[in-house]
Amino acid sequence: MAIKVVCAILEQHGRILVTQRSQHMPQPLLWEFPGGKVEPGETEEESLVREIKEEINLVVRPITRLTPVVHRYSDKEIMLIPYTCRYLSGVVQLAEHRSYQWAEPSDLMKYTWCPADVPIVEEYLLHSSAI
Ligand SMILES: Nc1nc2c([nH]c(=O)n2[C@H]2C[C@H](O)[C@@H](COP(=O)(O)OP(=O)(O)OP(=O)(O)O)O2)c(=O)[nH]1
Repeated sequence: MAIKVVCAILEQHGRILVTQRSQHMPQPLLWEFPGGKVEPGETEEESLVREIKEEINLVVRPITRLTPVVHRYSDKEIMLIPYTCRYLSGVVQLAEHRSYQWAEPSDLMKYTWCPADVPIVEEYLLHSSAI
């Protein structure tokens, strides 16, 4: 069964937070939206709030659930569940990632994404340009 992973599309002042996985993580050096696995007993929103606090030290509020993507990597299958999120408080401090950037929407397609993220970036761009 697919492992559920939630990720945050965090918007602030028209930019989106993107994080680069470290050399020592699965999918090394690829870009992703911060997040992580949903633990037993947690709602998706609870895991997302917890992961974002643990990984980048921000407090966020999940707003809209976009379309989940099921992707098979060589060793596992994940269901990546994206939420747009609003920034509430905190200053970015990376616990695990190699780097981060606040990206312009028009630059999002330039990153080397984890493969599971590509349809999510595409949907997000469609959704945001429709506003
Ligand atoms: N957080 C996050 N993970 C993603 C994204 N896209 C994507 O393919 N992934 C993958 C990478 C990991 O294999 C898995 C997320 O699990 P995780 O971030 O907790 O990874 P982990 O270091 O605990 O991995 P593991 O060795 O325990 O499997 O999902 C994304 O946008 N955000």
